[in-house]
Amino acid sequence: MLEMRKPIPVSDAIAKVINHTCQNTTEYIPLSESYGYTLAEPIIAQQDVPHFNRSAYDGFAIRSADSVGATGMNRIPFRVIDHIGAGHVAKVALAEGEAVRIMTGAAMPTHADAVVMLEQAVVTEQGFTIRKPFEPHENVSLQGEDACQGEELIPAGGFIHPGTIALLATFGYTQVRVTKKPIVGILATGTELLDTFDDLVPGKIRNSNGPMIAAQLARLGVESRSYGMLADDMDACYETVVRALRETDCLITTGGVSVGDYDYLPTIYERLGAEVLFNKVSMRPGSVTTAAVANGQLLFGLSGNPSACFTGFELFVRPALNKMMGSQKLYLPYEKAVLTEDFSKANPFTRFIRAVYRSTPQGATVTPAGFNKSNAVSSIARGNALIVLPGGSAGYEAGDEVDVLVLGVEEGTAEWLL
Ligand SMILES: Nc1nc2c(c(=O)[nH]1)N[C@H]1C(S)=C(S)[C@@H](COP(=O)(O)OP(=O)(O)OC[C@H]3O[C@@H](n4cnc5c(N)ncnc54)[C@H](O)[C@@H]3O)O[C@H]1N2
Ligand code: MOO
Ligand SMILES: [Mg+2]
Repeated sequence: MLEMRKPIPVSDAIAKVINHTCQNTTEYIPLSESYGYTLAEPIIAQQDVPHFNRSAYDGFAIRSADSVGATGMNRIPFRVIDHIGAGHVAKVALAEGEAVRIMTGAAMPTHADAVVMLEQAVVTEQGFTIRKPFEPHENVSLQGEDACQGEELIPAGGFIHPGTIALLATFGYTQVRVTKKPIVGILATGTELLDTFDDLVPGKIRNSNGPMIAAQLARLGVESRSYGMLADDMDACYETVVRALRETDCLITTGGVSVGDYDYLPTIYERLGAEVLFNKVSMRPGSVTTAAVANGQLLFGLSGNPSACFTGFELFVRPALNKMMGSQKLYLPYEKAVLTEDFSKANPFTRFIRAVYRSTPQGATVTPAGFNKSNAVSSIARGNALIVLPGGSAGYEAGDEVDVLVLGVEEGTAEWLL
């Protein structure tokens, strides 16, 4: 008898996945490999930054007291007694009326407390003259002005981006403690599936979900291992799933999760003794998206339909993997945007529409990306966002403000330059 599935709201389904996801353990990795990980411990300033007073400009280091009273009519002369660039330390201390020619980044000589920029000095035989007094610390970058030793600068859980790497390098971290990343297995099921390089034959299609999921994982900075494609064969699929679970932290399958005669994933979960967290979600596409846990490992049974597969990944797999990786930010960026065309379909379930999101100086707009059924592949390619229309709504009109989840919007505009 056909099993009747009970749909649960999207929010409940996400909560179930998150509650069954644990943060990975931590490890030390080389700084040069740490981009894209999350910090497993806070960054504490190991020293003051900068750790010595230094010149902020190319010029002359002086004692500010010696510049008191300087005017255009009463230029004060200085004698240059040394010349240093960044990386060098002056060998002599300044006495009254003395200066050191100094370059940006060089340590301030003893007793010097201000810098005359080259443009502010008139060079003479013995040195230079100035026409204005200088304040103590003028044109000097002070020890600890950027960060003080012992200060917590970035909390644990922060995403390591290029700026974080600069800070870690500043403090001499050759190794960084990060939360381990998961290795995720991908298995595409379906007797109809051909490889990318195969010629089309009647009734068969090329596997697009497998490569798409690999790229969705790559976008999250997660390593994937492909278990290829399998025909809808119960035993072969079961064996590959068992092997994949041994070799990876989490397994994503596509296809075979609905109620069809060759949809074997439900039986595979049973044979594994897995706890099925849900197998029906009140959403379109992706209503048959399934999540299960076997021996503490998550299995995501994404739909075979490409748009449903894509959406299931972004809604359920993404936050789980982000949590495993120790991130504080699990979800997609959420924005409001103005719909540019009518979307008249009623929405009994929460509807996710592949769409083109544009951020303009006048505000954000969003446009459905064309043919938008569960089995669509072209709109996934055109889209850079998902419009979220709540269940129970009758349809939307151009000009309405809608919720948008933004995906990988990298393109920019030069409009701000004009
Ligand atoms: N009687 C019912 N039929 C269906 C239901 C239902 O509730 N009752 N649900 C429909 C919905 S909604 C969806 S979504 C699909 C889900 O199907 P499965 O997840 O079981 O996936 P398959 O049956 O294997 O394939 C569905 C569709 O997707 C194509 N496909 C599969 N794998 C790939 C791949 N790797 N790359 C590209 N395309 C793929 C496949 O050829 C099918 O056309 O079930 C509905 N049916
Ligand atoms: O699960 Mo299906 O994608 O709702 O169309
Ligand atoms: Mg099916």
